Amino acid sequence: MNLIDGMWLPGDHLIQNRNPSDQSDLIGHYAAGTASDVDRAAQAASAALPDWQAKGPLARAELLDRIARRIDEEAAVIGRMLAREEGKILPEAIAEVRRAAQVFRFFAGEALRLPGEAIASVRPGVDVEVMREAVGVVGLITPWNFPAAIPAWKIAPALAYGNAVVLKPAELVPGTAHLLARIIHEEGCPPGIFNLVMGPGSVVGQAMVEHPLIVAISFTGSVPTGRAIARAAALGMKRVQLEMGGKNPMVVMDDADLDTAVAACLNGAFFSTGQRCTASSRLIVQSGIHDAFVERLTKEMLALRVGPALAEDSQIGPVVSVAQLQVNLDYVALARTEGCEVIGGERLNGPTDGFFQRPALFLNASNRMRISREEIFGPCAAVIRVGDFDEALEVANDSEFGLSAGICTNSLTYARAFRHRVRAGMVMVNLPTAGVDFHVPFGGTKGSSFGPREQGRHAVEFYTTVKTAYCFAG
Ligand SMILES: NC(=O)C1=CN([C@@H]2O[C@H](COP(=O)(O)OP(=O)(O)OC[C@H]3O[C@@H](n4cnc5c(N)ncnc54)[C@H](OP(=O)(O)O)[C@@H]3O)[C@@H](O)[C@H]2O)C=CC1
Ligand SMILES: O=C(O)CCC(=O)C(=O)O
Repeated sequence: MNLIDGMWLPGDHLIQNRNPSDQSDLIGHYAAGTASDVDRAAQAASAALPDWQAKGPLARAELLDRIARRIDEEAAVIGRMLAREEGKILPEAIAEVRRAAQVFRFFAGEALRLPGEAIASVRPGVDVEVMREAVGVVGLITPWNFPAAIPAWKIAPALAYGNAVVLKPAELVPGTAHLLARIIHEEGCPPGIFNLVMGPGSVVGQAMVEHPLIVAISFTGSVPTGRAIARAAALGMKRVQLEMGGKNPMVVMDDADLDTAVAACLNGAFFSTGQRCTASSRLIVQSGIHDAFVERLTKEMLALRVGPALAEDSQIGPVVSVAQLQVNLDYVALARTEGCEVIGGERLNGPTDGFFQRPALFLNASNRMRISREEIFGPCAAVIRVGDFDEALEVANDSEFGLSAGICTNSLTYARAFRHRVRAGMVMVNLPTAGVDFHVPFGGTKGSSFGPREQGRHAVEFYTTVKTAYCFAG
């Protein structure tokens, strides 16, 4: 059921939710809404805003705190749902749910720290104050790869700063969003302030982007959809925040600690089945360490246990859908056509009927190849050999994306130079490019992101608008 104006309502039709680890496991049927459901939600949100804003920040902080507590209490149940519908292995799924709780708790605090400034006026007897106010009704369109954390890091700041929300989760993962919505509703979010409208992006998402009462859209997903949303939002003069793809470089210098480099690349490239926009998909390796690095990484990659998300010994779950699996397999074939030596990458028959794929390394890749330029969004990484630091940096920066970038080195000189000169929104030294903290800004440069940063205190930029107040007391 969708949650609109505080009521659980059926949609236009039902969508089957199946487990990518085991297609015989039918998780449930979920409501698919229509443009009129979006309209109803937007109207309810708009009508509920004045009372919500009048309640003040403490009520909002307390609500977010209660939501955080409930998410923590129900982490095992929500994590299991997340693992079942998205395919993340259970420990990662539960960790993601706990991260969602941490995000709500962080923004409970931020609700009480809404910044403002008093500035001296140029006119005697006049006071000037710069205040921040909620934007209004915000539309949140979220992807399937982080079904708990990404909705949380959009919903929590939206509510903290006094906005009303219409959330549209990805069609592949309605179950986690439904559990989050139930908690938000049951913990006392006023009717209309939080609405869940599930259904296809082309219908529900499109209607949100076009709705005149929805004044801001925060989106995470693919580049083509992000660009289409930006165009439509510009027509409606809406505020927009887009988090899209990555082709994140991880540089391994000759002086790197081999254990650290292999661990960072294994995690960054293959954990969560590579389905992270921050995944290390280009491993840029200096010649001196190249062969030893490739040998160790290959050995450890091939030892990763791929299997059902709920199986205790699985380290890598399935690909999220048969369509994404086909995309990945097509890129594996392309890597061969482009001249790479391919290790792994084949479809695996698991113990259940799921979309399992062995992680893949594309050796002897060049940065000009399509496999090094296009986001794959699967457990595949290209290995590009370079001669020195300058070449590594040039290759790292030679991409239309700029989300996350990493370097493994023991040299302070290289680490510092990389931090300053790499063109990315997030830089990691001796750490995987994926797996970020929940309380600091998240986002990229170039084609990866558009609009203000998400997460941490910087979220205030998107979810509030500035009002300058002048006062002359006579
Ligand atoms: N940066 C990231 O974190 C992510 C990147 N991707 C990339 O995108 C590729 C495809 O994944 P996919 O799920 O199709 O990504 P999409 O960009 O299509 O989906 C992301 C969200 O946008 C919605 N959406 C789709 N079409 C529209 C539209 N016209 N207007 C408004 N909203 C819309 C989707 O709804 P619905 O699911 O109902 O279609 C979903 O909620 C992946 O292979 C990967 O490369 C995917 C997920 C996350
Ligand atoms: O790497 C992370 O922790 C977050 C990644 C992410 O947000 C994404 O893939 O969309």
